[in-house]
Amino acid sequence: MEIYKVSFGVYELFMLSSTLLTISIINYYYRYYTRKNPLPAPFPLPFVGHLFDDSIYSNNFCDHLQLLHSKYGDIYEQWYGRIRIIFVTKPEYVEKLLSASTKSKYLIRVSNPEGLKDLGVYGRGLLLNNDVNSWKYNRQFLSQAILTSNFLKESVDCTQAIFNEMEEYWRVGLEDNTVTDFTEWSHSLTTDIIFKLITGKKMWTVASYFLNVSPKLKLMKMKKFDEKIINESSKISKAFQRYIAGLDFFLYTPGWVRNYIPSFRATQREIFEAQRLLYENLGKIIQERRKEIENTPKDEKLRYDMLTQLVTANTDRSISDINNNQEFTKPLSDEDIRDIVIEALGGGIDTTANVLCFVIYYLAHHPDVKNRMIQEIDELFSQNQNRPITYDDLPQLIYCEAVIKEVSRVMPTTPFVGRVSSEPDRIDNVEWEANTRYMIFTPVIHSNKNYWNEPEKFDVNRFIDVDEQKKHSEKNHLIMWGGGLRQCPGRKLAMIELKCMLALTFRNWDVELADMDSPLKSEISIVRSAKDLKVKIKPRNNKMKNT
Ligand code: HEM
Repeated sequence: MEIYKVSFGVYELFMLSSTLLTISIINYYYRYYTRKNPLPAPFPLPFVGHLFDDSIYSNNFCDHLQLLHSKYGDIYEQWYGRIRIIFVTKPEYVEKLLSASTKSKYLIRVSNPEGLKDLGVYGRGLLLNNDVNSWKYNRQFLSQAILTSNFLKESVDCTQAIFNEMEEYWRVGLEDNTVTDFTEWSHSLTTDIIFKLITGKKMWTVASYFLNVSPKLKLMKMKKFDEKIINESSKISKAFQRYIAGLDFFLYTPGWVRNYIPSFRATQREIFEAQRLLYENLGKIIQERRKEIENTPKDEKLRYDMLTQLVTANTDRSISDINNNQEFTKPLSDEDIRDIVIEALGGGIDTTANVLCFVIYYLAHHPDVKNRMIQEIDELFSQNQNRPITYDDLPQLIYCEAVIKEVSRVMPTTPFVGRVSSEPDRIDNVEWEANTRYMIFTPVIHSNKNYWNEPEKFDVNRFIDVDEQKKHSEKNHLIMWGGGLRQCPGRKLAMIELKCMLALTFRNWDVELADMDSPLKSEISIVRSAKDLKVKIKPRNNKMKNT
C-alpha cells in the first residue's frame, strides 16, 4: 500500500486561510444580497459592515447619518457586523415605534443578546433589558423612586449643595483668564449630584478634578481633604464611566472580535474589571445602607435617597409609595437594587452633563438669548442673589427651560432611539419579521420642515408657548426623552437639575468660550458627548471673589 505524505507548510497554510476567507466573504455578501426587503445603504465592508463608521466619521458621525438621510430618504439600513439596523425618520413609523400602548410590538430596545450575555446583564436592568417582564419590574421601582415629590425636592437641595462646593473651588482655583474644560466640570458635577441622590453616598469627583488641575488649590489646603477617600471615590467613578462606555462595545462588537483580536480582547478585559469593581463597591454601599437602616430606631426619619427607597420597598420601613403596588409585592434583592441603581446612574450622569455643555456653547454664540436668560434668573433672585434655590422657584424659570429644549432640539444628546419588533409588522408597506431592529435618528426629526417653522434657526421662543410645546411633545416632533412606554423615566429629574445648574451658574458667574471660532466638538457612543469645551469662568461683577 502506498502512503502519501502530506506536507503542510507556510504556503499551504496561506492557501487554506485565503480559501476560507474567500468563502466567508462570499457567504457574507450572499446573505447581504439575498436579504429580505433590501433597503438602500452604502456598500458594507465584509464582516463588519458599517461598524466602524462612527470612528471613521468620529466628530461628525451625526452629519454623516444626516447625509445618508438626504441621499436615501426616510428609511435606509446600516450593518453592524451581521446585525441590520433600519434607520427611520418618517412620522408614521416613528409614531408606531414609540406607541404608548401596552400592546405595542415595540417594547424592546436592543436584541443582540450575545454581548449582553457575555457581560452577565442579559435580561437585567432597564436600558438594555429585552425581557419585558423583568424590565417592567425594574422600571416600576425606578420610576416610583425618582418621581416622588420628596425625592424631587431633595434633588434641588442636593444640586445646590454640590454646586456650592464647586463654587468654592472656582473661587480659589480659577483666575479670570484661566482656560478650563467645561466638560470635565459638568461631568464631575453631575456624577457627584446623581451619586448622592441615588445612593446617598458623597462622592468627591469635583474635588478630585480640581485637585488635579489646580495646584493653587492644593497649596491653599482650603479644606482638609482625605486623600484616601478622594482616591476611593475617583476609582468608583472611573470604573463606572469605563463600564457605561463599554456597554456599546459589548452591544455591537461580535464575540469573535472581542475574544480573538488582541486589542479588542484587552478592551473587553478592562470593561470586565470595571464591572467587577463597580459591582463590588455598589454591593458594599447597599449592604452598609441595609445595616444603617436596621440600626435606625423605627420612629427616626430615614433620608430620602433612591437607595433607601429601594432597600425599604415592600417592607415595614418603606418611606415611599413603592410598596403600594399590587403587582410587585416582594422586597428587592441586593442584585436587583444594584441593577436599578446602575440604571439611574447610567441614565442620569452623562446625559445631563452633556446637555449642560451644549447649552453653554449655544448661549455663548447667542448673546441675546443668554442675556434674556440671565434677566429671568436675576428677576427670580432679585431680593437676594445668594439665597438658596428652592423647588418652588423652578416653574418660574420658563425661559431657561425653553433654552434647554431648543438646544436639545438642535443638538440632541441622545440622537438615537432604538426599538426591536416582538412580532411581524408592516412598515413602509412591507412585512418585516419579528426581531427587526429599528433606529430613530432624532436630528432629522428635530429639523423636519413639516414640524418646525424655520428649523435651521436657533429660536428659543418656539418653546415658550405652552400649547405649541405640548403639540411638539405629543406628536413626537421633539424626542429628546424618547417616547412611549420606554420613554426616559428621569426626564423630570433631569429638567430640575438642569434648570438648577443653569440658574446657579449664571446668577453669579459668567461662562465664556475660550475660542469663539472653535467648533463644538462631540463624539458618539450611546449618547453624544461634548469634548474639549474650553471656557473661562468669571465671577459676574466680581461679587463672588469677595464672598
Ligand atoms: C437631559 C438628560 C436626559 C436625557 C436627554 C435622557 C434621554 C433618554 C432617552 C432618549 C432615553 C430612551 C427613551 C426611549 O427609548 O424611548 C432614555 C432612557 C432612560 N433614561 Fe434618560 N435621559 C436623561 C436623564 C435621565 C436621568 C436623570 C435618569 C435617571 C436618574 C435617566 C434614566 C433613564 C433610564 C433608566 C432609561 C431607560 C428606560 C427604559 O428602558 O425603560 N435619564 N433617556
